Amino acid sequence: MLPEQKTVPAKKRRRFGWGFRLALLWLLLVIGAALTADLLPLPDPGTTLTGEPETGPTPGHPLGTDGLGRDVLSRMAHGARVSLGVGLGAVFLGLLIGGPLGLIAGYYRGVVDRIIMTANDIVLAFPALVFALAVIAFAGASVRNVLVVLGLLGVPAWVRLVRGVTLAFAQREFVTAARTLGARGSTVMWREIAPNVVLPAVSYAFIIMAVVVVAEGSLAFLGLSVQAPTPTWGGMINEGRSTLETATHIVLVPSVVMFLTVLAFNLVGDRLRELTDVRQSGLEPARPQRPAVRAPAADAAPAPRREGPPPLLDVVDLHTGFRTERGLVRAVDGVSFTLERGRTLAVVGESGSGKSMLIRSILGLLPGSGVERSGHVHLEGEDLAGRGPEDMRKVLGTRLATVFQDPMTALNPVRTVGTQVTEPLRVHRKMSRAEAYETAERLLASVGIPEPRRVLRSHPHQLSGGMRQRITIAMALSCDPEVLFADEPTTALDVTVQRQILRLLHRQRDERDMAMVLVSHDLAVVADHADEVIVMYAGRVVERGPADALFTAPRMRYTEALLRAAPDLSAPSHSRLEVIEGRPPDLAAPPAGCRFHPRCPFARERCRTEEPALVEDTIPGRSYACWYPAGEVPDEGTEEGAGDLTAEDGNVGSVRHGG
Ligand SMILES: Nc1ncnc2c1ncn2[C@@H]1O[C@H](COP(=O)(O)OP(=O)(O)OP(=O)(O)O)[C@@H](O)[C@H]1O
Repeated sequence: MLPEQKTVPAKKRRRFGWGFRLALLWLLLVIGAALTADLLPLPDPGTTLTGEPETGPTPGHPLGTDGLGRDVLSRMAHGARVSLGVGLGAVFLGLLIGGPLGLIAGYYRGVVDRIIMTANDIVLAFPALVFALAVIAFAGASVRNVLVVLGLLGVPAWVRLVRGVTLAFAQREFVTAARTLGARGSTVMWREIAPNVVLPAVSYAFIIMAVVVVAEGSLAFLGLSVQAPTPTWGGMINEGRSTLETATHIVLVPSVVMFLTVLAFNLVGDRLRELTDVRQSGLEPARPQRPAVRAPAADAAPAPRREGPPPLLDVVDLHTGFRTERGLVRAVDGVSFTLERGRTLAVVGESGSGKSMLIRSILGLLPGSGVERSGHVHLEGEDLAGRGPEDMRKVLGTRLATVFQDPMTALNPVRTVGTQVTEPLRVHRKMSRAEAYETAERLLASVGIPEPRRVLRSHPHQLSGGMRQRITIAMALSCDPEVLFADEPTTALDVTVQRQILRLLHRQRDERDMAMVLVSHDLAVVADHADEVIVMYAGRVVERGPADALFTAPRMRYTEALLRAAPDLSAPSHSRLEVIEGRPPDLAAPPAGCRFHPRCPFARERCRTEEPALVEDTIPGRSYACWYPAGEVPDEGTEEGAGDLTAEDGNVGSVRHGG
């Protein structure tokens, strides 16, 4: 066994309780009886007077006979065929129509979703019984017609279920990962999401079976299902009504069997649903509203003009906002930076400062509706921001690749590692299956996976977190990207594995001469691996510069506070960790002036009213947005002292005062 491979915990094998097992046993019995009704040594269900009419259980007729002397057991077994056959057919028909509609609505959302769901609601509002009566009265009461009617009536429920599951999965990282590898929308929908819909759909199929069995029984009771002499459970209950007082068993037997069957379908369906429940991702789709008009940020750093060859990656004044009921949430607010080959840029900041959204915005991987994005992303001089999804696909996975935070959610749980790793190779590099598997084996070996052939045959859950992250790295590297985006690539991993993964990324960057954008909370990681750093606060860059300078002498008060709040392993044990007081601001209504001022111990009047722009420091490449930067204003400075400085000098940073 592989060193990091996991075994299935014993607990999982005990997760089906007795109720579930008994229910399953009962269903197997009923299905078995329906399938073998002709082979069982039972009297013909239609032959009248095989015994005394209306007898209770006798050795020849274990469940007695009905009013015409027909064997009740035989009629129950044959009746099961109709009930279960109609149920199964209706489930398939409903799923066949409702499944793809739900998948399309949940995946594409927006207008498509609204059209499908409105039509669905209209169909749902139509009285089901009237529809059933009309069709059966018009087309006749046959097994086929009953099946079609019940199947069509189930379509809206299927649409809702499949849409809900698709919505949840469409936000999962493995779907974003597939998109970052350049997969088409329809491919993502069918290959990544549809297999995950299967399990919830199976559990729901059991519940729908229960509903259809009851519905068919009710129609039969009303004389609207399959007609005599074909036995049906509902029909048997109907026939037994007249002899209810003299021969109760004629009604009781089909009623009890139907009750137990419906109960069993529900129990099995519910238990399966619990086991396959979709865990929601943190990213909830924004509620679509009327587009809010956003004024361009007047104080945004102007797009830098450069001479010579264009940088590898050049992000210029990027804005991304979500339209919500509270207003426009400005998750990324005028971010600019450049990055060259062989360099690592770290993006740091508290949770919610916009780091992940910055990456998604650069890659064009934002939720479909309710989003506003502007600005430019140049890759070797070519602007990607204007590209449509089809054109963007050509760059994703080939020139820009991503490694996500949680390798468990970044890999599709129902597909083998081999299919997932070989996919980009087959799609982008047009390799044959055999070639792709050979290359995948080499790739896995290059990211430190022992026994790569065996791992390619495994499913993600069979591997440890570290192994899974190595696999997502291998996938990201498969088409030799020029820029690798790593969004908190070690947060979900054990501390011992974190360093190995970071070293691996660093080595791959050097070997492949890539550029890397590393999002991290961990400032120690950043200090070890980044060449340049941008510090984000409330969607904006508040300081950027070479990692050494930024860590040794931060200028912006927020950077300083972040560094103070980072745990220092060399500090004596029981030392108190410093925290940044207060909370990050609401991005729908950030405070006026410097956005950090409500939490800044050095804030003065000017900080409350005027927003500081990013200004150049004397250290080349470094800039910061702070009226009273560290190293310039005495930290113990009084309000008056600081005020004097403000009044006189304004914010010209250390260009004037020196670093
Ligand atoms: N779909 C959305 N609708 C509305 N607001 C959103 C949406 N997605 C993200 N946001 C907001 O955008 C802001 C930035 O989120 P982002 O995930 O980029 O933060 P982050 O710095 O990466 O945080 P973390 O380190 O916790 O991942 C947050 O305030 C978040 O609430």
